Amino acid sequence: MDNLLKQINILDDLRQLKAEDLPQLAKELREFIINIVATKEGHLGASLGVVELTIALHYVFDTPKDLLIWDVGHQAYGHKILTGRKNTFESNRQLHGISGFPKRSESEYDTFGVGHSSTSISAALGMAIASQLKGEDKHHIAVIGDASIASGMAFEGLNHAGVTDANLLVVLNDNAIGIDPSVGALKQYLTNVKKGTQKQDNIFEALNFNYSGPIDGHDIPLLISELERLKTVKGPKFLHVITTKGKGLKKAEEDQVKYHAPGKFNALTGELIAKSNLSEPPKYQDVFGETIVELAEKNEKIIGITPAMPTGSSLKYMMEKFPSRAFDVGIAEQHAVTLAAGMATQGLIPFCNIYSTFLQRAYDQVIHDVALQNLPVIFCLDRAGLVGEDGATHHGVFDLAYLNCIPNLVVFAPRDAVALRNMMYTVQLGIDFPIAIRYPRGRGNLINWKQPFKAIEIGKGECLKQGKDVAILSIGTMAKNVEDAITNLGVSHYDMAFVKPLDEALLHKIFKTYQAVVTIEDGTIVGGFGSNILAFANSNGYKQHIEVLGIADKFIEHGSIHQLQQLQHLDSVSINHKIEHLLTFLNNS
Ligand SMILES: Cc1ncc(C[n+]2csc(CCOP(=O)(O)OP(=O)(O)O)c2C)c(N)n1
Ligand SMILES: CC(=O)[C@@H](O)[C@H](O)COP(=O)(O)O
Ligand SMILES: [Mg+2]
Repeated sequence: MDNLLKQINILDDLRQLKAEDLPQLAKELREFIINIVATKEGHLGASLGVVELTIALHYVFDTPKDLLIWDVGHQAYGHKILTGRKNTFESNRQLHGISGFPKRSESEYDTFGVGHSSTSISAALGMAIASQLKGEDKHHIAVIGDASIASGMAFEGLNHAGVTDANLLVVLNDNAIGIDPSVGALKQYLTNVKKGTQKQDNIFEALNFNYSGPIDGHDIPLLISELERLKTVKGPKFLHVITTKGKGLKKAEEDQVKYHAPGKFNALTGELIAKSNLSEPPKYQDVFGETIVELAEKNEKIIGITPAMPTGSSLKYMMEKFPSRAFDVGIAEQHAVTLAAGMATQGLIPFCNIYSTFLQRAYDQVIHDVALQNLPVIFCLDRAGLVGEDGATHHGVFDLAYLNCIPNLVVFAPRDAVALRNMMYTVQLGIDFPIAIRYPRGRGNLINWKQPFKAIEIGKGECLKQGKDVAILSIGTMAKNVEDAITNLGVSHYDMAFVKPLDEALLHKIFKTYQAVVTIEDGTIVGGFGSNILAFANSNGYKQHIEVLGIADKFIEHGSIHQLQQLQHLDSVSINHKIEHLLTFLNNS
C-alpha cells in the first residue's frame, strides 16, 4: 500500500480515502508523531491515544466549517499534522516554530487557543450559540479528557449546555489518567460505567445530554458510524470513548506518566535517552518535594496540596510518605486554594503547590478566601518565569504583578535552592499572613541537603556584591544571571528577595548611595517588582536614573528558556551590555 500520510496535504485528501484504509493511516500517523517527538520532544502519550479519534472526527465532520475544539491541546499533534502542518511539525514547540497547542493564528482548523484545561465545553457552547443566532448550520465538537472534565469549569459548561438546544457534541476521551492517574469521585463513576457496574443514573443524561458509549476509541469503523449517527441527533450530545494513553508505543502504554512528555527517546524501542546527570543540581520542584517531606516529618500540621500535578510539583514524594496529609485534588485550582484556606482556619499549615500559570485560575480564591481573611496559606508557585517550549499559555510571568496588588500577601522569590528550603522552613515555624513563594522550572544550584535550615527574616533584602555607581536589584533566580553579568563591572548587586513587602530601609540606603538603579525580574514589567521600585522612588522623591528590566508587555511565544531570556534581554550577556551602556552614559553625563 502506498504511504497514505504522504498523500495527505489538506484535509480533503483524507476525505478521499476509503474508510477501510483509515487504520493504515492511523498507523502511519502514529509513527510520524513518534519519530518527530522522539528527537524534538514534546507531549507524546495524549496524541498517540487519540490518533483514531482524530482521523474519525475529521473524516466525518466538515472541518473547519464544523468547529472542533480540543481541550488542553496537548493531544492535538495528529490534528495539526492532518490539517496542513505535516511539513512544519518538525518545528513543533521550537523558537519561531509551530505551537505545541492549537492556536487560532496558526490555522483555521485551530478554532480555539488552548493550553490550560477544561475550557473546551464552554468555548464550543459559545460557538454553537453563535451559530444558532447567526442562523448557521454547523456542528460543534469539544474533545475533553477524563481529568479535564472533572474541573469546575467543565462542569459549568455542561450545566449550561444541558438547558440549551445548541448543536454541541462533547467527546469524552477517557483514558483514566491525566498527567498522573485521574482522581476523585467522577473518576470512580467513569470506571463503574466502563465496567457496567454503576448503580446511579447516567450523570450526563441527568444533565440533559444525549449520552452514548462507552465505545472503543481505537476502533475507527465504530467511531465513524457513531459520529455519523450523532451528526443527525439534535441538541447537546455526549460521546464517551475509551482510549489508551500512549497507544502504539509499548513503553508509553506501560509508563503513561513518564511518557506524557518524555523528553528524547529511541523511536523504535521507546527507550528514554538518559541525560547524564552527573552532579547536576536538583530541579526546583524536587527541592520543594524533598523539603516538604523533611519538614513534615517533624511538623505534623504540614499538609501538601496539588491540583493534578503530583509529579510535576514533586508533591508525590509527600503523597507516598504521608498519604493522609498530601492531596492531589485533580484539575481544580480554585478548590485547591479554598481547601487550603479552610485547613488554615483550623490551624493546619497548608503548602498549596500550584504552577504559577495555573494559579491564574484561582485569583479570586487567593484574594477572597485567603488574603482578605489573612489566612496563613503557603503558596508554592512552581514554573514561575519563562517556562520554555510550552510557550505563551504556560509562562509564569504574570504572578508578581497579579499578586503584587493583594493586601496581606507576602510575595517572595528565592534566589536559589537554599533560599527556597530556608523559606519553606521559616513559614512552617508559624506565620500570621499568607505567602507566595515563586520559583522557576528546571534546575538551580547544587545544595548540601545536610546544611541546617536558617530562618529568613520577612521583608529583608541582601547585598550580594558591593560595588559603586550602579545598584542592581534582582528578584528570585535572576540573581544568577546578574552575578554572571557583572563579574568585571564593579557595580553592586542586591537580592531584594521580597516583592512585597519591600525592604524600604535597604532601599533608602541604596537610593542614597548610587547614581543609578536597575531592577531585574523574570515577570512582566507592567505591575511587577520594578514598578514597585519606581513607585517607592517617586513617593520618596528620589531622582536617580532607574531602569526596569523584565518581560515586555506582550505574550511571549515558545522556545528554550535561554532563547526566550535572550529575546527579553534577561540573559547574562544582555544584562552585561545593558549595564556597560549605563556606565558609559553615567560617565558621560
Ligand atoms: C488549568 C490547568 N491545570 C493543569 C494543567 C496541566 N495539565 C495539562 S494536561 C493535564 C492532564 C489532562 O488529562 P486529561 O484531560 O485526562 O487528558 P489526557 O492527557 O489524558 O489526554 C494537566 C493536569 C493544565 N493544562 N491546565
Ligand atoms: C499540557 C500541560 O499543561 C502540561 O503537560 C505541561 O506541559 C507540564 O509542564 P511541565 O513540563 O513544566 O511539567
Ligand atoms: Mg485522560
